[in-house]
Amino acid sequence: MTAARLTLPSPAKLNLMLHILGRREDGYHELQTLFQFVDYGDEITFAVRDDGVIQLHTEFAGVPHDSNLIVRAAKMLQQQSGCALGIDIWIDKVLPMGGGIGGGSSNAATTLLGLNHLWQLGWDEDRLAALGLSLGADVPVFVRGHAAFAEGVGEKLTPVNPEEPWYLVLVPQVSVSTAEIFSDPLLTRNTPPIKVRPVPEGNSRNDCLPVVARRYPEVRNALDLLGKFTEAKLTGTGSCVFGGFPNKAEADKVSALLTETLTGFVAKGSNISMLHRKLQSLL
Ligand SMILES: C[C@](O)(CO)[C@H](O)COP(=O)(O)OP(=O)(O)OC[C@H]1O[C@@H](n2ccc(N)nc2=O)[C@H](O)[C@@H]1O
Ligand SMILES: Nc1ncnc2c1ncn2[C@@H]1O[C@H](COP(=O)(O)OP(=O)(O)OP(=O)(O)O)[C@@H](O)[C@H]1O
Repeated sequence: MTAARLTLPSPAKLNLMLHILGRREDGYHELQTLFQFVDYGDEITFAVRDDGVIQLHTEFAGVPHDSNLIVRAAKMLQQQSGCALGIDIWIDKVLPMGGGIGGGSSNAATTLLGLNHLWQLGWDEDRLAALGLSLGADVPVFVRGHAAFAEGVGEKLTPVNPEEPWYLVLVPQVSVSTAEIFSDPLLTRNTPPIKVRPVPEGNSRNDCLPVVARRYPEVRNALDLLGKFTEAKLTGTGSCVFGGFPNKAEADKVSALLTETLTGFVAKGSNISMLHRKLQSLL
């Protein structure tokens, strides 16, 4: 057969707020968080092969081939669907790892949706999201592709439509371990639940921020610097720090001032992910 080939975006997410409500028996934490995408991310290219082999051709420092979420997602989908086809994969990786912007989860979701398309499996979103959840708590929101208020460990999603400002995202050169932050004894774990709709106004706190800022001076520095211009927030468990601006010009202006000493990028907030916009255009 002729090899079908497809390049798809794998965008980042931001947690516009993140409350920790409690800890479950299994050690995982009950959260309430608001996910929004940004128009910035990796690009993954897929080429179908007919021998059933799954091969990621791009090397990741510190991540063995078979542990990569892209490979794990592809193998799981192949196994569960009984598909006899394989895939060659290349990624243009721009998203930092351990930055709290969901790079690995997004890559897994792009892989699931891309292969569902190329292998012509006809799986619906519910099924792909359920498979995605077994790879990571943040995978389902990337599979759905709509900004969402998330509860549980992040899997109970209610679509929402917050404003879509331009963001400046600062990337401190440090990788934060999610497990380490969630096991810190000083973490706030008793925030009362809030109601979802329409958008959780005035609740933009991230309960992980005090713990991350105390442990990582690089993150504290980014929060302090960005905080001179706009409300500076932490996404997920960090390390990335972000702030919203009414237009690109203002975000660019602050970026020019801060990126002399810090790494960062400017991107538009988006309630429909770039991945879904691209997939729509293919139909
Ligand atoms: C905090 C968020 O960034 C919000 O978007 C995500 O929920 C984190 O998701 P993730 O990076 O996919 O995290 P996972 O790989 O699932 O979990 C890493 C570790 O963080 C802790 N963890 C994670 C999520 C959660 N709701 N409670 C937890 O206690 C657990 O110790 C877990 O072993
Ligand atoms: N395709 C992948 N891209 C990035 N990281 C991957 C990938 N596959 C496996 N990983 C592993 O997952 C870890 C977390 O990466 P990821 O980019 O998802 O972090 P994150 O942005 O902090 O995510 P989150 O917001 O979900 O906490 C990495 O340190 C790496 O070891």
